[in-house]
Amino acid sequence: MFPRARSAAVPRVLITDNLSPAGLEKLEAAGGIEVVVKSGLTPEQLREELKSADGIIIRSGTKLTPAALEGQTRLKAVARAGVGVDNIDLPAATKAGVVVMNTPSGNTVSTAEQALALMFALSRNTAPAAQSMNEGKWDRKKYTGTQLAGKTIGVVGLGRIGQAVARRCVALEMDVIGYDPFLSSDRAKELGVELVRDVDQLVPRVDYLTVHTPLTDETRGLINAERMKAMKKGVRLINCARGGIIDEAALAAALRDGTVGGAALDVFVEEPPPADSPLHGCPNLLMTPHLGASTEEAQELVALEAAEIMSNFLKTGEIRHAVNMVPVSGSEMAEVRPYLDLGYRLGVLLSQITGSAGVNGVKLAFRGDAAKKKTSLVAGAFAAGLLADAVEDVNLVNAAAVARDRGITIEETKSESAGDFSTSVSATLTTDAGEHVVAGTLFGSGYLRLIRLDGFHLDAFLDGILLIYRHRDVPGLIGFIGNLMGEEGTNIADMSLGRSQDEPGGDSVAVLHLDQCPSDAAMQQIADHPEVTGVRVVRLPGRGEALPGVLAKAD
Ligand SMILES: NC(=O)C1=CN([C@@H]2O[C@H](COP(=O)(O)OP(=O)(O)OC[C@H]3O[C@@H](n4cnc5c(N)ncnc54)[C@H](O)[C@@H]3O)[C@@H](O)[C@H]2O)C=CC1
Ligand SMILES: O=C(O)CCC(=O)C(=O)O
Repeated sequence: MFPRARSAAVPRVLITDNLSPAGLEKLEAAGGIEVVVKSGLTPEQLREELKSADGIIIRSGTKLTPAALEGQTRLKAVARAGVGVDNIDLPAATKAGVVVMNTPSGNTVSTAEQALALMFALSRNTAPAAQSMNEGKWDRKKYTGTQLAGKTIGVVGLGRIGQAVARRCVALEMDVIGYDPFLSSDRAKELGVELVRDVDQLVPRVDYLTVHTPLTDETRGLINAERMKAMKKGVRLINCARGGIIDEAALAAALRDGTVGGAALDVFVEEPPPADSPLHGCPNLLMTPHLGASTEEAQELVALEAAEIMSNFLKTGEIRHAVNMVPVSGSEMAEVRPYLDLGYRLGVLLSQITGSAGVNGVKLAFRGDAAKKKTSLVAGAFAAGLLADAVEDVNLVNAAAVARDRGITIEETKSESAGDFSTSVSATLTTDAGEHVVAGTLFGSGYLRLIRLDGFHLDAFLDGILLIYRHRDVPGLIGFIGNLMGEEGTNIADMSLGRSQDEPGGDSVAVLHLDQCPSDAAMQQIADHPEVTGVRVVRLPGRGEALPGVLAKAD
């Protein structure tokens, strides 16, 4: 019933890139985690290693492709020691139910400094001058440079690194023009940056242009041949973000014909650039092998943070800096966990009472304390429960996406005012055959109860084996069922009844909590009883059984 088997007692974390020793020490110090370091794996070896890993920590050297991630049932989390997650196929990770987290700020300053170092080197011809001296020359005239103060730089992408670059350029007495669709004009003013509304407004005005955006469909080829032609002749370009934001072929041509006076690239479409890359042998081109984050300080910071987010995830369920699901702190996770359990069980219950009728959508209503929690997580848990029997390996990370792919809509409403209970979650499922409603509550810190089943209010357990039958509320039926269960040795642990009108003779429902599953013959006898209008057995996780999959609490 549970969608993902719980892993062995000691979680295993695989490290496949060069991680600062500080990160490894932190993981070891966390205790209770097996750390396995393996580098230089082939794609096939990586796939194999992932089969026995609960988590993986990577830098940019490891490619987590759909082929690597597909069908991984033990893997729960990826921690990227760095910012860019373009080496991870996020849809494939989500589909595989794997949460992906990064360490967004540890390498900001180092990468900004690398962009500045390259800008200085370009303007003073540092690399070719050093090379010529190595060749025994003393060529002062040839390497005359240009001063930065008073020049105009365009910064495309003003997130963490772009802003760090902009601030430093202002300090260098440069005029800074920026473009970022998500930067407020107030923030730009604070930074001393003139904000423009699109890249084309910036391009003709700048002496230097540096890009600091992620690589997306929108930013791929953002600085292309046409935009290079629109720039001042001799402009200098810098890319310390991702290869391809500045079109490599167009740049090679523009460097050769002098449209672009110099360029510095730390990142490439293919790393390392292949032998036939148009970049090889280009004049005035300074290339570094993706060194932006390669400082002792940055590597220590990102390794420490990656180790911390991985060990916290494995030990407390904290989800920090997740890029494919909502983040949740360890304390929030502790608070929301009983609700995840409740949501999951309501989902399982609904899927089993609706049978195979086509599901269209669900409305989740959170009331009282439940409305104050991260309800999107509870919605994910509900979807995981709803789909658990139908979809292999569905969990909190992928359930909402799996539901969406199947055209199942999940709507949420919240009301912090309590109804009859101080906290409740109700789910109304619409199927081709009609509508079903279930609701649950929490007593104390995690005692789950079913309080509504369609039109009936009751108070039943939400675990183990439930025998649910609809009937007319007439005398003798409880005795009949009790005898039947007794005859075949099935123990009734608890029983709850609900009536649609609070008077005898009407429609009723009974939920019996059983210690064993009734036989087919007994089920048939109940179904054949003239006062019974429907009967079903539902199997829920046992009481106190931890939530499955990615958020299972470590022992
Ligand atoms: N060379 C290296 O070693 C390193 C490279 N990086 C790269 O630098 C990039 C930026 O990193 P952060 O500043 O930390 O990320 P960030 O997420 O803080 O900033 C990215 C900014 O780009 C903006 N943006 C997105 N699309 C845009 C578009 N079409 N036009 C203009 N702006 C756009 C966003 O609004 C955001 O403000 C990362 O995506 C990563 O790939 C990061 C660290 C090290
Ligand atoms: O050194 C690395 O791991 C690459 C850093 C990087 O590109 C990033 O954090 O996005």
